[in-house]
Amino acid sequence: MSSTVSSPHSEGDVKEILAECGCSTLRETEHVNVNRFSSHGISHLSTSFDIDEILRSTSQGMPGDGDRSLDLDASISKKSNSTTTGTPRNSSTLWTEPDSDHRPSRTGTASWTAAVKACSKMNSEAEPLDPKDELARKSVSLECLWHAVADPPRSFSYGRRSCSVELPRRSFHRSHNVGRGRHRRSRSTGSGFLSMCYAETGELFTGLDITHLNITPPVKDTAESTLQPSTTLPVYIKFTNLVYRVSSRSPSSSSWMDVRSLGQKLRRSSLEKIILHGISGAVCPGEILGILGPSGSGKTTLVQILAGRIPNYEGTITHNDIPFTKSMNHRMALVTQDDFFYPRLTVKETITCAALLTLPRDLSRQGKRRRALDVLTELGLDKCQDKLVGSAQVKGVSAGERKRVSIGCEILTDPTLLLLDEPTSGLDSVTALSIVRILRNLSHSGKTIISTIRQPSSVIFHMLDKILLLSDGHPLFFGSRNKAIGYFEYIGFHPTFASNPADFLIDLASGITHDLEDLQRECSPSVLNERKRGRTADEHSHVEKIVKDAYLAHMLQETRYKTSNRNPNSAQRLQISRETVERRQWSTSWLQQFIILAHRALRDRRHENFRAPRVLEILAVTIFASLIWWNSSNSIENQAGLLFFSTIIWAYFPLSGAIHTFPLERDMVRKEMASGMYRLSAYFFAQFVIDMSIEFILPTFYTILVYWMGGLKPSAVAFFTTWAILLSNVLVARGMGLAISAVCMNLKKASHVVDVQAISIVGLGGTFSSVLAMLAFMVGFRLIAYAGFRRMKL
Ligand SMILES: Nc1ncnc2c1ncn2[C@@H]1O[C@H](COP(=O)(O)OP(=O)(O)OP(=O)(O)O)[C@@H](O)[C@H]1O
Repeated sequence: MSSTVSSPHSEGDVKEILAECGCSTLRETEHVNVNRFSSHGISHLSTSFDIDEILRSTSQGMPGDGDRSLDLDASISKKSNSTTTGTPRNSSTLWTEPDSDHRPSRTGTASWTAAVKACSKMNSEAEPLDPKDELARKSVSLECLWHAVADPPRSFSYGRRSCSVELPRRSFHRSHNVGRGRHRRSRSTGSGFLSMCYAETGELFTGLDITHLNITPPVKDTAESTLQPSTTLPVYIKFTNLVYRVSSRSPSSSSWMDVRSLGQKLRRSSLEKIILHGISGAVCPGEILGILGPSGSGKTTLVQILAGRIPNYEGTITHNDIPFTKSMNHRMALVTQDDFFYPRLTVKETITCAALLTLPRDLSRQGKRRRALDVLTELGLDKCQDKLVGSAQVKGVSAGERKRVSIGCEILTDPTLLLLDEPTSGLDSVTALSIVRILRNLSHSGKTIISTIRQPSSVIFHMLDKILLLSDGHPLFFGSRNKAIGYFEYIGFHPTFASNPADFLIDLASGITHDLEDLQRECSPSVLNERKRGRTADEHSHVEKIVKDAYLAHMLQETRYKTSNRNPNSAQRLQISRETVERRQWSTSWLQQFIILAHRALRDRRHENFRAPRVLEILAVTIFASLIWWNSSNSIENQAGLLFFSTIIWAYFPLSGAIHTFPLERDMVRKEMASGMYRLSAYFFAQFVIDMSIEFILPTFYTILVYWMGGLKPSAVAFFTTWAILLSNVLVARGMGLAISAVCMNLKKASHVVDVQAISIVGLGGTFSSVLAMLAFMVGFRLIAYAGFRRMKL
């Protein structure tokens, strides 16, 4: 049966439609085995489609006579014949997916799958699936379509939207998550055209001629929407030719013994180091890209660049073919390698706090809390929600659970692009698998996921859709996971025994081949001689060179083709990129941030300040001071000694506490601010207010006991004056501690400075000028601390 669909007139039309659909680039060039599903049964077309040819024939077949229909089957057959009988373009330079018999093929061209047919305009006049649902139909971005074609329709939901695909003579019902942990049903109905089908038996048909893919907004119900629709737009990310250079300063090579070069000794030369050498790739919604490579290959750097955390790179990154925009920041999230949390907050408190800070301001507090609970459930954290998050020092949840908390904090806003830096590092294989399963589920809901994975097990490897293999900052392979081994076999590296494919790839990236014989024809005689004595560094570098050269020879052109798009000029790119990094939108007002942060700090500090050892320590000092200066009312010297002792003690405790706590919080603050959770000023002010409240309790207790037991002047005015002075002293000392630690930002350095013990410069004369001096110190030190924080690189 021949299928006829509405078709564009020309290449320009196609591009326009694609642009309307949110994807202006014909990006996929993969070969697919197309199962044609017709009334006569299933026929099989194993072929490649060349998008340029299709576009050409499309425009030639539509000479502007008003006939907007195109017999796609005929077109496909034509392409099929031409592929099998003719000589493909660029056949010698491009590597394509192995044929159906899994042998590497050189006969393919850059090809485009049936998804191109989907670029024929979405039929927005189609009958609603179920009028009772009153579902507003919308045209869909090609991302969704492509996802649908490339990946069987395990789920078509984006946030709280549900999607449905029209299917011919078949329907499937599949429940899927539509956010907030609830399930709806996606319905599909028959139509005249072949689309796709995922039979419940697991039978998979990747079809042609997608005619409709409808995204429906959530049915309005009493439950409030937790997310803005815009945050759930699918993201197709492309990165092209990314180069990242750093200038490292190294000592001049001039000799220290050379007196004439004394001036040069101090001069340092600036060297440039290239961390990434032209990395390209693309990831569609619903896909997981695994970035693999040995340690130091540039995985983290690449993820940081893609997450917009490193601005000074060369190359292009686009989202849905548009360079970064400010709004894109809200659609992506980065889960960093290390987890930074307040260790004494519970899992639930941590995620709730993140929800309150990151979810949009038009969502009620209750709605945000509910979203936090949904995420807890989604990630299977509900069982441990009341356990402390913990750290190396504080016992808390397991490492796998903590990693899930990290992921949970980032997916609260339902970002459609999720980047993760080694989410499975340090986890056992079962826990690592559970994390990747979570990612898999997230990708099924339409998210685009990019993750570095250091040592994936073979199960995890097979859960990845695409692979980007790096070696020393160079790309070695980019493409579908199931093509990777075939590609390396094609260039001459075969795994000679059954091994984890990821190990094979990472070994290759490290220059270690599993098959020495394959190298023999490539190696120089000297290397072969060396090999007789064992593996050599030369051999490793030789393997690396072969695979790097092979990428340039066989993959670069195809990767470029996949990622080519209409890029804006570089100046515009740079401007947009800067805007992305520098301008932020806050989900909550300054006051809300302040309240949430103060609340969080209070919860954490109450544990810190009132933990048993600290309370016992202060109790001991209090008793000690009371006994030594017991009833010292008769001696001025004793009274002065008591006051001096109290001042020193209540300078030391807060100062040392601040010095040790701030550097530990630094990384957490840096990460949260980079995610745009709050302003530094809100954080700082919250800390100040909590200091004012929580830091007063123990000194007050001390003053009450020591003042009266020491027999100091028995008047209320004198008592309250002493108390006020002591509290000011606490604030000044804590401010000084914050300033020192914020400026030094290093626990060791900060502790070294405290040995100087400059606290005694603060005079407590009791005069007005002294009070002013105290206030000046109090504010001044905190300003220094604030400035110290501000200079942090986010
Ligand atoms: N700002 C920088 N200045 C100098 N060198 C850098 C900088 N950033 C990264 N590098 C270097 O670039 C290389 C790649 O670092 P990166 O952290 O991206 O590797 P990786 O593959 O993530 O390693 P790992 O798996 O061990 O985390 C390393 O050699 C690192 O030292």
